[in-house]
Amino acid sequence: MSTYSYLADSTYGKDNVKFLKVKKCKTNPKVHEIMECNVQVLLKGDFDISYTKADNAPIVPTDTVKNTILIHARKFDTWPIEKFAANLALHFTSKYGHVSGITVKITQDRWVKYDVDNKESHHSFIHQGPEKKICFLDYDKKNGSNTYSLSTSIKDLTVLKSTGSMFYGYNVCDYTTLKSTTDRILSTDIFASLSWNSAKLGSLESLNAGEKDDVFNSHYTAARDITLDIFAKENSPSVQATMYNMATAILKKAPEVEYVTYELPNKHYILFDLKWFKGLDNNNELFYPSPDPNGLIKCTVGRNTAKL
Ligand SMILES: O=c1[nH]c(=O)c2[nH]c(=O)[nH]c2[nH]1
Repeated sequence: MSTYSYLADSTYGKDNVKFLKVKKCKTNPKVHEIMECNVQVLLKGDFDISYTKADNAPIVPTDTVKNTILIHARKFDTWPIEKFAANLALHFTSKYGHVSGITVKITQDRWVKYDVDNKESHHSFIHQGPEKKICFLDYDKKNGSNTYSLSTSIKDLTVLKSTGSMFYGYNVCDYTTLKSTTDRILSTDIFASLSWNSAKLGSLESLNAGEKDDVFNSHYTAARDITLDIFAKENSPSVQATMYNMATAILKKAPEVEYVTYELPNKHYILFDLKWFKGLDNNNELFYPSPDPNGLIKCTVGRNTAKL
């Protein structure tokens, strides 16, 4: 016992619990879907004595947490990952009385079927690089299962446009060297996050029952499509203005989404100046990839409920 310190906060669980799940079509078991995931489950609750008194009695071992994730991945439908997060949250908070809350983070790889002989393959997939789908659920039992914090994110979707991006009219001072431009390269690793409104979605039990599967699937696809569409079509005045337009379009499309957050690095490509070589011009054609230092631009956009 220490009179000098107290436990201000704690949580524990298992991280990097990985699985690949194969879903076989009921009518043709050779037709598959796959899901590769990395799961983190951290428990909150009455565990203080394990830290302060070396009493392990309340500890549900992290090994048990791992076993549970895998058993539930085998027993229950894991598509979409938001439903599986709800399933795990309800299990841990109901099975163990002293577990007062939980955070569940599920990171899903992007495996996409490809065409063979002009037809979509039944069971062969291409891994789509570093892009991930991530869902994060934070639930405290005392708030009731209608109240939780849930987000779904797109991470590391790397894009580049070779024209259709500008940057001018910014603050100029004695520290400024940047040249304004009406035609530059724009490239970023997209992080876009949808914060769901739990009051509109419904209880964790209804999520676990699959009642919102279509909402999760369709809004995720819409957010990804809108992001890529606006990135391609807009003559971007700045990263700031473009990300705000993307977020606004997603909020219009997805009533259950309360906030849209973007975090976009501005990965610079700098035009080589080759005039030193016999006056050789460079018509926006040869660039130096300069990934660092990079700009980093973040915003969260909310829904304006005021009557227009
Ligand atoms: O879209 C941009 N936003 C900025 O804030 C910025 N700053 C900068 O140097 N280049 C850019 N581009």
